[in-house]
Amino acid sequence: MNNLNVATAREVALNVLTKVLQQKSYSNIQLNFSLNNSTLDERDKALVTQLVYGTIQYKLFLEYQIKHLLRAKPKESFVVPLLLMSVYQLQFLDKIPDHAVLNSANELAKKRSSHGAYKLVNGILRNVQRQGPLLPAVGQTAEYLSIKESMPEWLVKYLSDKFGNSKTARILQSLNTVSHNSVRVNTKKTTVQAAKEELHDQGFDVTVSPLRGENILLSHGGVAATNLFRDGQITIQDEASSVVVDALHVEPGDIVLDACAAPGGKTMQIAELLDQNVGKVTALDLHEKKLALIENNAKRLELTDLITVQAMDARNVASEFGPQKFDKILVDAPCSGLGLLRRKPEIRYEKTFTDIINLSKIQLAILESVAQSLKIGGRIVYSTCTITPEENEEVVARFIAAHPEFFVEQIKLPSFDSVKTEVGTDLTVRIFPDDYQTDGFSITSLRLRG
Ligand SMILES: C[S@@+](CC[C@H](N)C(=O)[O-])C[C@H]1O[C@@H](n2cnc3c(N)ncnc32)[C@H](O)[C@@H]1O
Repeated sequence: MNNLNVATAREVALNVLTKVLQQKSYSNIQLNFSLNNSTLDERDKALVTQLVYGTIQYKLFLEYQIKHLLRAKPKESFVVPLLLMSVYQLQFLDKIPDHAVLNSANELAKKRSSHGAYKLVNGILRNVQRQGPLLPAVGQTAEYLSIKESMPEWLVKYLSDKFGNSKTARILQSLNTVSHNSVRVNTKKTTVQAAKEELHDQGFDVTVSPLRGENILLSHGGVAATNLFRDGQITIQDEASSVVVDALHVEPGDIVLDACAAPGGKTMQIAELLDQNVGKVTALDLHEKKLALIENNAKRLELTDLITVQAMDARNVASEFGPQKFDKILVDAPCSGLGLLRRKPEIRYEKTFTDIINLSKIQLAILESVAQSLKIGGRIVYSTCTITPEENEEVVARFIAAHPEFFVEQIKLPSFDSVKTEVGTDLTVRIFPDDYQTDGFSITSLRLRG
């Protein structure tokens, strides 16, 4: 990496961060757009990604390091993002020497500012360098954890209330680690052993997931360039997400509804289990523009014959499809997404407790509607990528109270005999993000009495 490239990488990162932090753009969209329109090499693109996600992830901690040093809000919009990005490098990236961070921050400030902002930037960064990392007093648990893990204080208090202080500390710390590179093996096309060997030959360190034996964890990314991926022998999918479809127990001849399907990871897993001649999965999503994601996945995996894609509000399933249409239904519901914070770091600053309550109403309405189109004896798997009881056990409890014709079924999977997932008395399986360093998920299986 030469100096010119590093400066350019930091400039791209600063542009993305300014848009995300000041204009509330989505980090993944801004980042993809900027990287696709840049001439940076792969290493510099990786640096940009790390700077953008790291700075957003630790925003509250980083702000805490500089807030007493900033007497007034800087006039120019790039100054705070530049400071946060630079403090992130000083305090989290050991491989970048402090003088390189300061020099590039000064250069960027000079290039951007006609008002001498670089003096302010330089002064603050030198202070941060001298003072070392700052944290609130340990005794004040919620504030301390909030700053240390950069999570809003309401969320720390909420989780501590539900799961206790030490579990909350482990959950939050885990959500700040890097996501697994997990692939699900399509056992119709290959075996776990063969996929492991081939991936190893292609330079990946491989381990079988302790949560799900048909997922392989890889030492690094880039698997989309392998022929295994192109041939559909493996699919990039988190292990906890793959377990959701296991709970549906799809049979080859099933007629399945995937009610909230985009981008289609679970639709593909369902379709891989179906028989070409008899089985079928209908994949719905509220947002028409997301359907192309499902269609593209289906094309790559040669599953288009098995999948029908349709834009629809899942709350209208009963009126659109009528009664007794599906053997199995997956409701992988829109949710607060707290289990996905590693992949979408800014969600933590946007979600509120009111969102959780509002989402729970939509989730229940979706369940109410799809339930009317399930065949007698059929199964609904209700899942969310969050761990809040309001969006899981409480939705299920309200649904069951209104529908005694359904019962909650114990989820029995080969992998669950040996794993430590939390199964409440209400039979919702909760996979915490710190249990296996996977995405956090909650899964409930609902059965219509025969
Ligand atoms: C958790 S994501 C689904 C992820 C997907 N099952 C997968 O594995 O790739 C939830 C999806 O529900 C969609 N959605 C939100 N509200 C909906 C509704 N009322 N009806 C149908 N889909 C909805 C969102 O657009 C989003 O794509």
